[in-house]
Parts: sequence; structure tokens; C-alpha cells
Amino acid sequence: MKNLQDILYKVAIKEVFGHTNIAINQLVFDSRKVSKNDVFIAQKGVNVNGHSYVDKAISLGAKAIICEDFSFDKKEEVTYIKVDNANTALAIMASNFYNNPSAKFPVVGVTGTNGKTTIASLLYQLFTKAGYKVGLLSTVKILVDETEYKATHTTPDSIAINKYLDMMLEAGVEYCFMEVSSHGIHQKRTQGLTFAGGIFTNLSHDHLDYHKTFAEYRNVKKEFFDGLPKSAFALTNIDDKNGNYMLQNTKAKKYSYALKTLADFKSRILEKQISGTLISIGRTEVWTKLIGVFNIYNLTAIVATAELLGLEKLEVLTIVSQLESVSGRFQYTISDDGITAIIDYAHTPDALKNVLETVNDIRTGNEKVITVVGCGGDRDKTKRPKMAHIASQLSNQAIFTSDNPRTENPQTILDEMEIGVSPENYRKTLTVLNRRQAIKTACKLSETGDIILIAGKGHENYQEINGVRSHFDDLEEVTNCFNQLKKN
Ligand SMILES: CC(=O)N[C@H]1[C@@H](OP(=O)(O)OP(=O)(O)OC[C@H]2O[C@@H](n3ccc(=O)[nH]c3=O)[C@H](O)[C@@H]2O)O[C@H](CO)[C@@H](O)[C@@H]1O[C@H](C)C(=O)N[C@@H](C)C(=O)N[C@H](CCC(=O)O)C(=O)O
Ligand SMILES: Nc1ncnc2c1ncn2[C@@H]1O[C@H](COP(=O)(O)OP(=O)(O)OP(=O)(O)O)[C@@H](O)[C@H]1O
Ligand SMILES: N[C@H](CCC[C@H](N)C(=O)O)C(=O)O
Ligand SMILES: [Mg+2]
Repeated sequence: MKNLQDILYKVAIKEVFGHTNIAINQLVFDSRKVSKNDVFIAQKGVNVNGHSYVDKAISLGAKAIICEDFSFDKKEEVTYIKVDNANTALAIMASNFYNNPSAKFPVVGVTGTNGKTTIASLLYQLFTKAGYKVGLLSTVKILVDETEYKATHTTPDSIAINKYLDMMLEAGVEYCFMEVSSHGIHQKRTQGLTFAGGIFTNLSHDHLDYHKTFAEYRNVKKEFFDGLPKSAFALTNIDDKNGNYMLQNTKAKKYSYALKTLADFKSRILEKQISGTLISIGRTEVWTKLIGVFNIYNLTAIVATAELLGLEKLEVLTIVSQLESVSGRFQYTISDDGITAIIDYAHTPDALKNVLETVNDIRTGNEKVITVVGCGGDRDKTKRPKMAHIASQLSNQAIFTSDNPRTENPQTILDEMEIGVSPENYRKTLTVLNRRQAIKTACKLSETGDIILIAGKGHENYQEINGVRSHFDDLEEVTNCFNQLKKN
């Protein structure tokens, strides 16, 4: 049991009803999960208002309520605390509850539209290879040293973040790398954390269903840097047109990385091959297995981060050449007939463009590029025509199919994609609603040397249709098709 008064340290309280010097069990923001002596935090969500569940939480044993208004009948035996923002209060309380784990070891946050998982995961690999115990909070998985936990979000809720950071400390973890999503920042999931550093990757079109305008999306990302402490570093991609903007009001020490502009950390691409890229970082040449200009940005960011965290430059560069690509990010397999299939998590227009440009860059002759792609349901609809245009423009054949339709009609998503195809590219497109069939079609249409890009789902091992998740794995599907072709 903990004392509520201690947990409330640094929370901006507007009004209190009842006593705060009481023992509490745990913090809970979902009334359905409340048990005896818990504190229920009422959050105003996207779908419902948590304030409607205060009575339910009390009936299940909540002893204290954190809320943004007092518009309900109060019970004598319960403590009510009014705050400006329940999400911020929850985040600070979650840090206090776990004794502020983020202040006890370096936690570095990565934000930006694309590249967060790649950078955080590569940093995990790099620091592990350098002999440290490392933690990772990412879209793909959560790692506490070598123990893996399932990730439900890119940035978990603040209770989960602090719980994992606490577990990391228990396990002797020395560095943690985490993704900081725009939803996470907006919902204050990372407030109250002490970051040792922040990294900005890039900003392009995504999540305009949630943030409404690009300016709002950009400002939410900037909020992360505004909140960094003076002791932290703020590392930005200065080739991105929003790179400087992100650091405008940060108190942290500013650093930049780039491939084109003059920067504190600069790399150059010397040679591109399907098996990897030769780059120079500073004055040192390094061979990496990673492919694509975007990945060289990611590598430059991790080299800079490792140096800013005190690792020795030469050691870092030696390890860089050993780093493996991240699951579902430009992951490829080659069939016995010499057809290459690339699985990539590109689910934004910019990512799809980058990946297809990379594919076109490394193709050697007259081989065809066939792209299988869809767009997620219940997410930003304005991405759909843009992604369809890019896929049809930069491939010889685009096959539009379902991603995770979630609660939307899959055909409607495809219709909204098709609107983006220019008349001159129309003949290059096909629509195959069923993703398995779409992948099969791509395999049937391809010949030796051809390249199939299967975009959008990367590492995901499920497909969500009508709210139901069934097992689905792009790599598994294409491998099955390749095996089938071999038999025929
Ligand atoms: C849009 C969004 O971000 N939603 C998140 C939000 O849910 P919500 O606002 O819909 O919650 P709600 O259902 O309206 O409920 C409001 C409050 O009432 C509470 N409640 C609700 C019902 C009840 O019976 N009792 C009760 O107490 C809920 O626990 C909640 O506290 O708060 C929930 C609790 O923290 C999150 O789980 C949920 O993430 C959903 C599942 C989600 O899909 N989020 C995605 C969009 C997301 O966050 N993605 C980013 C990555 C994006 C990227 O960069 O690619 C991420 O960080 O993962
Ligand atoms: N630095 C980058 N710039 C542009 N595109 C990138 C970059 N890094 C990766 N990508 C592309 O974006 C896709 C997603 O990469 P990654 O998973 O690292 O991004 P993310 O920011 O974690 O995405 P999410 O918002 O879903 O968490 C990759 O599969 C690749 O196509
Ligand atoms: N973190 C991203 C993942 C998108 C992946 C794509 N496969 C989809 O389902 O839309 C989001 O929640 O928007
Ligand atoms: Mg991610």
C-alpha cells in the first residue's frame, strides 16, 4: 500500500474533498478494473467520458477519485481530487507510484512520423552488443533486458510505462529506448518522465483523423521537446523541414544530424546494393546491411545518440556494421525462382514513397516491381488516395488490398484509395479485396528477377476485420506462395 499524499506530489490540485492522507492500493483508469482501495482516474476519452464511471468505480472499491469536475454527488467515505487535466495528473502519479524510475537511468524518447521503431530497436541492438543491459518500449515489442512482453501501443499508457521502467531497474537495465507517439504526447502518457534525450526523425502526413490539422500534429510532436529537461539532449534531423522547429523552445542541449545539410552528426552514402549500403560517418567508412536512404538517416541518429550517451565512437561504428534490420522493416526473402519479396511496414504516403524509391534505386535491369498495399480502417482517410497514387506511380503493377479494415467496410477503403490513381496509371492497378489472394496474385504475376513489395503491415501477425483479429503474417503468406509455385 502507498500513501495518496505522496503519490500526489507535484500534481496541480484545484480542489480536494475528503482526506489525502490515506493508504491506496493501485492507480486505475478503467472502472472495470477497479478493486478495493484503488484510486480511479477519470479520463475524458475519444469515445466516452470516464467521469460517467465514477460511481461504478466506487461500487467496486475505489477509495479516491481524480477528476476534472465535481459535477456528481460525493460520498463521505471517498476522497475526490479535482485537477485541470486528469491525463497529466495520472502521468505524474504513475511516476510517483513507481518512485520515478525514469530519473534513475537514461531513458531516451524517439518521436516523428516514421522511423521510431527502427531507431529505438537499433539502439537496443547497439547498446546490447556494446555489453549493456537495455530496455525497449516499441510498437513491435517491449523488452526488459531479454525478457519480451507484448506491445499493445507504440507508447503505452503512463502506468504501464512506469511499471516497465521499474521492472527494467529491477532487472539491472542501464539504458531504455522508447517510442513517443503523437497520440502518446497528446494524451500526456509521457508527462512526468525524466528523459535523458529526445530524437526527432521526420514529419509527414499521418494521423490527421486524430489531430485534425498538420499544424496541430506538428505542435504535439514539438511539445515533447518543449518538455525535455536542461540536462537532456535534443537531437533533430535537420534535413527535415520541421527539424529546427521542433527544437525552437527546448531547454535541452541541441544537436543535429543530416545527410545533406551541415550538421553535428553527418553521414554520406557512398554505394547502394541490395545486400547493404556503404556509408561514411564523419571520416569513417562503414558497411551496413540496412538499405534505403531513410535507414541511413536512422543509422546516423543512432550513432549520434550512442556518442551523446558516452559510448566510444570507434566501438559504435564497429557495432553499426553488425546491426540487423528490424522485423517487418525492409525484410526480404528470395524465392528459388529468383523473385524477391520485401515486407515493409510503410503505412504512410512518405514511407511508401521512400521504400519504393529505394526499390527502384537498387533494381538492376528490366525486372517488374509489383506492390501489394492497403490502408487501415478507422484511421486517417486522407492517406488513402495518396498512398494509392504513390504505389501506382512508382510500380509496374499495384495491387490494392485490405490492411486492417477494423470496423470499416473494406471495399469502401479500396474505393477511397482508387480515387488517387492518375488516369495514366489506371491500367497498372488491380483490386483484390482479400489480402491472401492479393499476395498470391502478385506471386502469380511475377517472374525471375521481379520484386514484390508487400507494404503496410510489416511485423504485424494479425489482420483485424470487423473488430476480430485473425492470424495473418505477410512474410508467411508470401513464403507459402513461393513454396506453392515451386511445387507447380
Ligand atoms: C484514440 C486513442 O488513442 N485511444 C486511446 C484512449 O482511448 P479512448 O480515448 O477511446 O478511451 P474511451 O473508450 O473514450 O474511454 C475514456 C476513459 O474511460 C474509461 N472507461 C471506459 C469504459 C468503462 O466502462 N469504464 C471506464 O472507466 C477508459 O478506461 C478511459 O480511461 O485511451 C485508451 C487508454 O489509455 C487507449 O487504450 C486508447 O488507445 C486505442 C486502443 C488506440 O487504438 N490508440 C491508437 C490510435 C494509438 O494510441 N496509437 C499510437 C501510435 C500511433 C502511431 O504513431 O503510429 C500509440 O501510441 O500506440
Ligand atoms: N527515417 C525514416 N524516414 C522515412 N521513412 C522511414 C524511416 N524509417 C523507416 N521508414 C519507413 O517507415 C516504415 C515504418 O518504420 P518504423 O516502424 O520505424 O516507424 P514508426 O515511426 O515506428 O511507425 P509507427 O508510427 O507505426 O510506430 C518503415 O517500414 C519504412 O518504410
Ligand atoms: N501505429 C499505426 C499503425 C498502422 C499500421 C497499419 N497496418 C494499420 O493498421 O493502419 C496506427 O495505429 O496508425
Ligand atoms: Mg513504431
